Amino acid sequence: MTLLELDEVTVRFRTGPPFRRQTHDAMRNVSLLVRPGETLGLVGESGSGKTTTGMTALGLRRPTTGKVRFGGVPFPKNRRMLAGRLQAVLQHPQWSLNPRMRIGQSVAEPLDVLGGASKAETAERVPRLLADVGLDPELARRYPHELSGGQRQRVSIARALITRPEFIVFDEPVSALDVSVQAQILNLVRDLQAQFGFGALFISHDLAAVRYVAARIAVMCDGEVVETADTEVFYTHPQHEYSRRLLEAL
Ligand SMILES: Nc1ncnc2c1ncn2[C@@H]1O[C@H](COP(=O)(O)OP(=O)(O)OP(=O)(O)O)[C@@H](O)[C@H]1O
Repeated sequence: MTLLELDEVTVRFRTGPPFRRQTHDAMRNVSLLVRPGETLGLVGESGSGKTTTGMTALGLRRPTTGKVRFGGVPFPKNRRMLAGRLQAVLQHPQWSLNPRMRIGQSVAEPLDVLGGASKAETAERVPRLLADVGLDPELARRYPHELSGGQRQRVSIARALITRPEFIVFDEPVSALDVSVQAQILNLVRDLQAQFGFGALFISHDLAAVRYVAARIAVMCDGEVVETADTEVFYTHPQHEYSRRLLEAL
């Protein structure tokens, strides 16, 4: 059973001025799969294509060639049909939090956009979710700038969880945080996954972070996946020369 599958996906960008048009493959024949409830780690150096892969997995970028399937079926043309079932947590929480919205409103917003939940249901879900991500529900009345970086990232995780998604892309979710806070957020992601059962693609250049949260790891180099392995096998017996170099740098 697969939750999210990339099948031989290539994403080609055109760059440069019209008279000297060049193309660049941010992803080349990338095949990956994430099972329900599982975390796949995606590692690689800057520019290797990780973010493009995350966007493609969310249906925010269309493959130039290849297929993306969610729950075994190709992405629908109208992405709204999947609204709420896929979510993202990004490097900088401020990218997903509106500075003029109170925390409670920000957490509730994806549910409001989706429709279907009553006011009472939302009012009940928001404080419960804030508690689930380790925050005092009282913070619902505050604004993002009144919170620490780690608290803000917890809020973006609550916001991603409110629609009970089956799949979440975490794109460098701890890279902008203090080292002491990073471990707390990684722990939180693990606990929440056990509680909520979402599948995840966890993108990071930090191999120690990925090792902590991912059951399997895919290594990207220059737009291609050069190795996919179970986490422990990867860290003890990396197969590809590039993987060995990444691990040595760690
Ligand atoms: N919209 C775009 N137009 C043109 N080129 C792009 C675009 N987005 C990404 N690229 C190029 O595709 C390649 C992969 O970029 P991507 O952001 O996916 O890598 P990454 O591994 O996530 O890097 P980083 O960790 O620095 O974010 C890079 O060479 C980048 O310059």
